[in-house]
Amino acid sequence: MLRRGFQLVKGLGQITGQKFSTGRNGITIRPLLSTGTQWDTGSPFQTIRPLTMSPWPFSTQPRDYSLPNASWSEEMKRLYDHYNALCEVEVEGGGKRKGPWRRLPSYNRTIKYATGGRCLSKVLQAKARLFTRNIEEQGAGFEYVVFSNKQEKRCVCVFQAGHLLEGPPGHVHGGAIATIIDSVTGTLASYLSGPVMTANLSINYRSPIPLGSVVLVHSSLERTEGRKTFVTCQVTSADGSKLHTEATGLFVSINVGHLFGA
Ligand SMILES: CCCCCCCC(=O)SCCNC(=O)CCNC(=O)[C@H](O)C(C)(C)COP(=O)(O)OP(=O)(O)OC[C@H]1O[C@@H](n2cnc3c(N)ncnc32)[C@H](O)[C@@H]1OP(=O)(O)O
Repeated sequence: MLRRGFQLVKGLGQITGQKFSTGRNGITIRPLLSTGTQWDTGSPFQTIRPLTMSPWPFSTQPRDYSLPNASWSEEMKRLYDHYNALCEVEVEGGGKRKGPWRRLPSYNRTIKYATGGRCLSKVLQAKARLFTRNIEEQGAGFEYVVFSNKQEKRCVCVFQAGHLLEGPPGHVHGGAIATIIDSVTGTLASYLSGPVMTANLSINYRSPIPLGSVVLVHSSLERTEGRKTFVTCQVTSADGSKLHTEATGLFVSINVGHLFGA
């Protein structure tokens, strides 16, 4: 088993294509692409599928956290419905086709790990959870959903900040704002460029965000240069009238083996 675990890591380090492969035993892991994960190693705009794994001991379909829940305010639901409606457009003569926008699913792990296999679990840390998805109480932390527009190379996140994200009294902590910005810009960068890591994030806080309010986090591709993907970001009030935060991000493409010391 130990050997298998290391074989998997070696396989991860050698990724150049669409999936992780462990080689001999034929097990494959597809990295998830979502607002809680994002590493799809294929072309930027290919179809995003949930993790597929086979056979045992890998676990099954994970929960998608970007779907509405009881904690979402009316504003949050309204904005969700607005962007969700743009994911499909009516066609002449009835029926619908895919629109310019798509909702990105979001899970609580970057890679859904093996439930069996002590060594593999050690490598991928069984208890690890995505920072933005690790508060179980609905509405207490980061409630968000990201929609991407492939033609325009941008995305928008509808973000409702819960009471556990307090910084200044009644307002959102700057680190929580940085976190959602990193997540949204990172999601866009990886959507466009495959596996990346944040190399630089530069943030200007313009006006405080009230706790419990719903804001929009817009992110657009600025340019790419070799392995570098530059993105911009603005956090605005839901109606767009108030600018809360501005940021720029630099993401550098990596071989996933980078994370495993390969
Ligand atoms: C939903 C979830 C979404 C979450 C998204 C969250 C993403 C994250 O938070 S990632 C975690 C935070 N980031 C990290 O821990 C990254 C730590 N840093 C690293 O691992 C490495 O420095 C890494 C990968 C960024 C770059 O290292 P490496 O692959 O060796 O590239 P390196 O050769 O140094 O640089 C490549 C290019 O980027 C440039 N570059 C690298 N870092 C910077 C920087 N900080 N500022 C400006 N330029 C930089 C280099 O100058 C070089 O440019 P050029 O190609 O023109 O010469």
